[in-house]
Order: sequence, then C-alpha cells, then structure tokens
Amino acid sequence: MTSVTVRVEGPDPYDVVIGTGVLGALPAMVGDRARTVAVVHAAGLPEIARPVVGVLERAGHTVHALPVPDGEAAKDVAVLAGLWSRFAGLGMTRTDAVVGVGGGATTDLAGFAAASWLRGVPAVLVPTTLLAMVDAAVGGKTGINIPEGKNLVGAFHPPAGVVCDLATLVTLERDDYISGLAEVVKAGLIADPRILELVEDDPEGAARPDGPHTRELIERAVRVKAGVVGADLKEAGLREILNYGHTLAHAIEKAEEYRFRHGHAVAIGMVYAAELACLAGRLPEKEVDRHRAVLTSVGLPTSYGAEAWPALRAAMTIDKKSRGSTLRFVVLDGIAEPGRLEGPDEDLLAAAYRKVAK
Ligand SMILES: NC(=O)c1ccc[n+]([C@@H]2O[C@H](COP(=O)([O-])OP(=O)(O)OC[C@H]3O[C@@H](n4cnc5c(N)ncnc54)[C@H](O)[C@@H]3O)[C@@H](O)[C@H]2O)c1
Ligand SMILES: O=C(O)C(=O)C[C@@H](O)[C@H](O)[C@H](O)COP(=O)(O)O
Ligand SMILES: [Zn+2]
Repeated sequence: MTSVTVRVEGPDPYDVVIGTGVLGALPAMVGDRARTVAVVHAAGLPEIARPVVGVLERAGHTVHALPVPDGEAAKDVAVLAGLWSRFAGLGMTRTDAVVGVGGGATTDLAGFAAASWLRGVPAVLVPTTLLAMVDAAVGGKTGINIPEGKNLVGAFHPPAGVVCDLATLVTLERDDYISGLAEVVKAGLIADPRILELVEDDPEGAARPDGPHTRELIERAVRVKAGVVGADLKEAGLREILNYGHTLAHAIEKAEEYRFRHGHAVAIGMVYAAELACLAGRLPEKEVDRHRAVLTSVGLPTSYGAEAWPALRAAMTIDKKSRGSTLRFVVLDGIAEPGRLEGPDEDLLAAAYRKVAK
C-alpha cells in the first residue's frame, strides 16, 4: 500500500506520513545529529515499540526503550518526573531526541517530556491509536493532567515528524477505536462534511480499522488538523475550532478522574455545544439531530448523568478558552461553519445540559 504525506506548515514545518509499514520514515525525522534516542512507549505495547527501536538502531542511534503506564495514567507529573530522571541518566543533550510510541496519552506525555527537557529537544511521534493519528500527535499540543483539571500543564512543542502506521490499529480495543472516531467526526463537523457523509453512509465500516474508508477518513481528519495548526500553532484564534465539544468533555473527564475515554467525552460535549448553539438561535435543530445520529451510529455516547451538572459547570470554569470569568464555547452556525459563543447566561448553559442529561 502506498503512503501519503501531509505537510504541516508553521514556524518549523514537518511531515505526517500515513500508510502501512511506514516506519522507514523515522530515521530521517529523528535526524543524524541525535546520538541517543529515548523511545517513550506505552508499557503494554512492547511489540509495537520493538520495531521502532530496531529501525532506529539500524540507523546508528543508541536507543533506549522507556515504558510508561498505559493510557491516561501516563499524563501524570510523577511519570513525567521519572522520564526527566531517565533522560538525565542517559546524558541526553539538546541534539538527542525523544520518540513517543502509543496512543494520545503517551504522545502528549512524550511530547511534553521533550518540550521540557533542557527547555526543548526534538520529538518524533508514532501514534498507534486512531485518535492519536488524527489528532493528538499532530499539532504540538503536549501536556499532562492534574487533579484540578485536564491538560492544565503543558507546552506547544511541534514534533519533528509523525509516522502513522495503520497496521498498528488492528490490535486496538473496539472502544478505543470508536473513541478516536469522535475526533474524526469533529473534523467533519467543523471543517469537512465529506467525513460526515462517509460515516453516515457506512457507520459499521467506519467503526472498524479495516473498513473501506478508514484510510480516507484518517487522511481527511489529519488534513483538517494540519490546515488549522499550520495557520495558528498557538491557538491565537482559529485553532480553537479543534476544541469543539471539549469544554464539557474535559469537565466530564475530570469528574470521572480521567477513567472515561476522551473521545466518548468529546462526543457528549459536541452534542452539548450543538444544543447550546440551537438554544441560542444559531444552529437549526436538524443539525443537532445530525450530531446525535452520526455519533450514535458508530457507538458513541451522547448523554451524561443529570446529577453531574453542578460539578461539570464548576469544572468548565478553567477551560483554556475562558477569558477571565467569561466562558467561551466553540459552536457551529452550520456544518463546517464554526463560531464562538461568549459568556452564555447560566440559564442557557443549564438548559442545554438538560437536553443531554439522562
Ligand atoms: N495533543 C492533542 O492535540 C490531543 C488531541 C486529542 C486528544 N489528546 C489526548 O489524547 C488522549 C487520548 O488518546 P487515545 O484515545 O489514543 O487514548 P490512550 O492513549 O489512552 O490509549 C488508549 C489505550 O489503547 C492502548 N493502545 C494504544 N495503541 C494501541 C494499539 N495499537 N493496540 C492496542 N492497544 C493500544 C493504550 O496503551 C491505552 O491503554 C487524551 O489524553 C487526550 O487528552 C490530545
Ligand atoms: O489541537 C487542538 O488544539 C485541540 O484542541 C485538539 C483536541 O482534540 C485535544 O483534545 C486537545 O488536547 C485539547 O486541548 P486543550 O487545550 O483544551 O487542553
Ligand atoms: Zn480532543
């Protein structure tokens, strides 16, 4: 199968290579200057990390595999501090490199470890979940969680390259694959309606890594992300659209102590944002119905407990899009027409939540 390369523009442009058996692209991204390469990988994925280590060793690097906890548990300050100690022990200098292998949690952690070590060393990312391929590994947002909130500590640190080997997706748990579809659908809702049509025409196929349109869905979502972050790396404005659904989603993740899949939370959050826009007279009801239908069709949730509202409302206050005490939401005025809703009143916020509450 041939590969496709998506270029991400910005201060330091880089490539996202998508295909099967594409690890050969890694050495050029890591570069000749790196003597030591730290391969930070999810502990449960040694068989995926092994070929990464192998390809880099054959390219002449001294490679160290550094396992970290699987999933969201990796995005923790103690895990990050452990990596700093390992980097110190390996004598890593600014010409050395970090390679992150795993889902979005692992690439967020590895990226932040690279951003913070010596104030910044190169990071190359090898995402192994759908969500990490289409979203987390692209764009340079890195970070960890703290008990007070999701991704509250981090840095913008674009990778030197991203390699998406589609072969890795076959071992993903079904719910983890479906979680990634939420970010794919998000890309469709904010920018590329063809994504929505592909999912709506064959939701069962969209929910499998061997589906007929998997590659096109991934490529389209990566192109949406690349286009946005290439124009606005540091989220001065445009990039906020990638946060569609995330204001409520991050509050749900915090309430669930980060044991709730990110994509599942984003699915609920996007329906909430759609309900908000509808109640504010900006989005027709039929488009809210379309949100629910497309997300439900692939097995994503669209509702959450009614009793959770006070805690969720409190958690939304420190969303990164807030300015002072003013909450700001990404909303849609139509499909692929993102806008902002600033300082909605409390009755509107609560009324929209009642529409997603179960
Ligand atoms: N930086 C960004 O721009 C950005 C964008 C979107 C999401 N994120 C973050 O990404 C995280 C979610 O990422 P995720 O959905 O990939 O979840 P994840 O990283 O938690 O991975 C889910 C599970 O799948 C396992 N796994 C990974 N690859 C596998 C494979 N090929 N086969 C079998 N198992 C595999 C992981 O070890 C983990 O247990 C969240 O922390 C979210 O905040 C970041
Ligand atoms: O890349 C972005 O920008 C996004 O907002 C993408 C989101 O899917 C992602 O979950 C991101 O990590 C959320 O960022 P945050 O700034 O709200 O923590
Ligand atoms: Zn997200």
